Amino acid sequence: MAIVDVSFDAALLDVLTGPAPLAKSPKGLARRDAALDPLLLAAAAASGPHVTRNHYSHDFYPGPQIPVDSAYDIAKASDRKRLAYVSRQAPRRQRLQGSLAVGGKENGDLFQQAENLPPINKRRRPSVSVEPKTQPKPSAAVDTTPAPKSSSPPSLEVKCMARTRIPTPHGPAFLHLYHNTKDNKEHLAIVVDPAQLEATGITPAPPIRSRSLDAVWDENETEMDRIIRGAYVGRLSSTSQKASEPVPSQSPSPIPSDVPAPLIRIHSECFTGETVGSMRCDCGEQLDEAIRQISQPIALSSGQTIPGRGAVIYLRQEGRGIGLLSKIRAYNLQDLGHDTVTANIMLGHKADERGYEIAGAILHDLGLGFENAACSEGVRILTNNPDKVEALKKEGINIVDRVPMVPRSWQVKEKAETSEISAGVGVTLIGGKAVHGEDLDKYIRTKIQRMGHMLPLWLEKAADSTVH
Ligand SMILES: Nc1nc2c(ncn2[C@@H]2O[C@H](COP(=O)(O)OP(=O)(O)OP(=O)(O)O)[C@@H](O)[C@H]2O)c(=O)[nH]1
Repeated sequence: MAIVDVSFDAALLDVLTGPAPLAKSPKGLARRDAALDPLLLAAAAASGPHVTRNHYSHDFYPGPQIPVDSAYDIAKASDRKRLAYVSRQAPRRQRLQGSLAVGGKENGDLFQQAENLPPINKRRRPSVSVEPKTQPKPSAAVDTTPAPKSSSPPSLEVKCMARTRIPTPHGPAFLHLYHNTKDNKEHLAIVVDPAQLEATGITPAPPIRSRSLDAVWDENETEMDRIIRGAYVGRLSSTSQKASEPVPSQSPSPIPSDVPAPLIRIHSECFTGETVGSMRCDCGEQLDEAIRQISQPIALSSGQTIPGRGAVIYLRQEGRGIGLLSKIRAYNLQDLGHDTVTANIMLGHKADERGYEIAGAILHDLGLGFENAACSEGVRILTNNPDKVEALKKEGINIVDRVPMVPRSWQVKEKAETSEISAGVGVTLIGGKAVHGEDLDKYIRTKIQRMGHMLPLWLEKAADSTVH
């Protein structure tokens, strides 16, 4: 006799008869952003455990909780624990990488087969409310079995997959694209080291190079393969095509004492500030300003001037790690009168959810900030954020100095050159000028007053000259 799992059926019924998503498209069709598609569920349930050629490992598992910020949750329909349809397979991209890599060498060493289930580390987020909420009790029919835990994550490794020259308004840079074993995001490093473009060494400082990019990935790799992925030296052209050699990990070259430590910035992605040119925050300006400052030529005490050198590590941690969707909602809460910290908390997030392990690993790969790496220098870091400095120290980065990021509008105000402040098109974007606005001032003020950013508050400084 077949054994019927009543709790499973009840949960499935709940899902199938749950409220429809709130929002409708202009054509009147229901949005398809609910995490469960009733048709898919019904079909899958009818056919029993899934065994198909391409999806042999898919089945129902108690998956991660559907995020509270889905349309489904906004309806406040239910407290019950729902089942999510979760694949036990690694993403297709990773499976393809595994089978395409020659002898598994290209990616196999760094990218083990992913744990099949996404980590169950999301706590249930409260709905937006200023009032404290009581925790809902699970109903009797709810499946409270914890989702299978993935085994402990592999130690973090990064690999630079490709590098290319990017001309910027501040001078040339090299864009490095990284993969890593911690998340599925493509983090970036914008390395400023124009001396590398010259055929002959014009600087006593060692070049900033990625160890994983310059490494030999496969003995069958041709020189052209290496060049195309960016493992070349000098400036690439139709007549200059020289593949790089692997960077020796030992015997760092001595660096003259008058060469300052490279300037770095750890920058978090901000679609609104960097792409749309939003004046709600200073992110676009900060990215531009960082590349500008790092690119400034350096005058040595010997009288020699060398090109600027350093890097911006660009982390895909949109909205201080809460993601663009939540950040957009946070902006609406800010329009309702809350500041950026309170808005995050009202949405069930922390003020800042970022991590810096990947940044540490990328800096290590570039030989920046590690005593025993080939380039055994410390780094100077461009930031006002004390948490960022501490987090990087914990990752083993040798920070020898902190350089503050003073908003351009404040620098200009200080010089009383208000005519330089502009609210024109594109001012917050790369190559832009100083920009000023009410939202922007409020944002920067909150970072200083509520997040401890190490910057004298310009507006107070004007009123009270004793503030430093
Ligand atoms: N949650 C949230 N994130 C925001 C908001 N405005 C900008 N961000 C994000 O904040 C991140 C940048 O962090 P900031 O706090 O501005 O600065 P920081 O990087 O911590 O500090 P600095 O190194 O001094 O610039 C980017 O990921 C932005 O997308 C906001 O109102 N709410």
